Amino acid sequence: MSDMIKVSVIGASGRMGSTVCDAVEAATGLELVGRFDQGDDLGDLAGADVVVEFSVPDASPANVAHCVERGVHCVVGTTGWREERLARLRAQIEKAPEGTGVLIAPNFAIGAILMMSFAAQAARFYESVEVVELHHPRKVDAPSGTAARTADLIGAAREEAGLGPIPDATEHDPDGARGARVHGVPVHSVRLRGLVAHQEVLLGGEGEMLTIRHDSFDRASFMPGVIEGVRRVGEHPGVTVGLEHYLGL
Ligand SMILES: NC(=O)C1=CN([C@@H]2O[C@H](COP(=O)(O)OP(=O)(O)OC[C@H]3O[C@@H](n4cnc5c(N)ncnc54)[C@H](O)[C@@H]3O)[C@@H](O)[C@H]2O)C=CC1
Ligand SMILES: O=C(O)C1=N[C@H](C(=O)O)C[C@H](O)C1
Repeated sequence: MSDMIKVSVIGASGRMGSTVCDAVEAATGLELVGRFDQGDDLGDLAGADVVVEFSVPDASPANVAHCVERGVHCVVGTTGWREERLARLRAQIEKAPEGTGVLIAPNFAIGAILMMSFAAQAARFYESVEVVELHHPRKVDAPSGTAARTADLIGAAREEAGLGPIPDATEHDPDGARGARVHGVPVHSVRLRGLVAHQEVLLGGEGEMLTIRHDSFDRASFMPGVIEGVRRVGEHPGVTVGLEHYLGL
């Protein structure tokens, strides 16, 4: 890479994409060279060194594959990257030019990253745990990528600690009031006008409850993490899931 990192944004007309374009333009050492959205020919990605991808879950894998095939590093915020998609991406990156890096980050806000880490740390000490995610009503996917990732981390920590299933006597739930189950953890999705992105992890034991909550009140909360991802992705070949791996957490 030259001194200036050339950056293109895919999903550039969206809520996150447009905020990222402004953040890249304001950042020292970064140059915004391309804005792409639905229907655009990605071509040579406007000569970018790094692409930031914030589109929709169904489009993201093809967009990222386009970057990887050309050896362009990719910082991905789009949701929907569960294990099957990650496995396909890992296979694609093996055939890509050497050194190509992809960062898949379910959440770029530092507080959300810490919330997930604290929840994983706490999980082994509590018999009960549930995740409640709350978002703006224009969000197209549920549960949120952050909630799914949190539940995966909690589920893995519970397994490692030898904890059994979460206690729950519910037998009759015709309307799905107990929420979705991700890695055995109940996850509840709220969509409410006025919200941006929020999550609570509720951990219960005999006579006590620990609540871990994070609130993004503005999309500005994601920008330092995205910019850090752009600056660091070239140092991390292969697929990395979670910005925490770049932050030494
Ligand atoms: N990792 C993180 O920290 C965050 C992740 N997100 C995720 O980012 C994604 C985008 O969120 P928003 O910006 O709120 O959505 P949005 O709906 O405002 O923007 C999505 C954009 O992608 C475009 N798009 C659709 N299909 C496309 C395609 N095939 N190629 C290129 N562009 C395409 C749309 O036209 C739109 O401009 C969602 O999956 C959301 O969950 C959102 C906020 C933070
Ligand atoms: O769509 C959003 O807004 C957000 N999406 C991500 C998710 O699904 O976890 C990150 C953040 O919660 C905002």
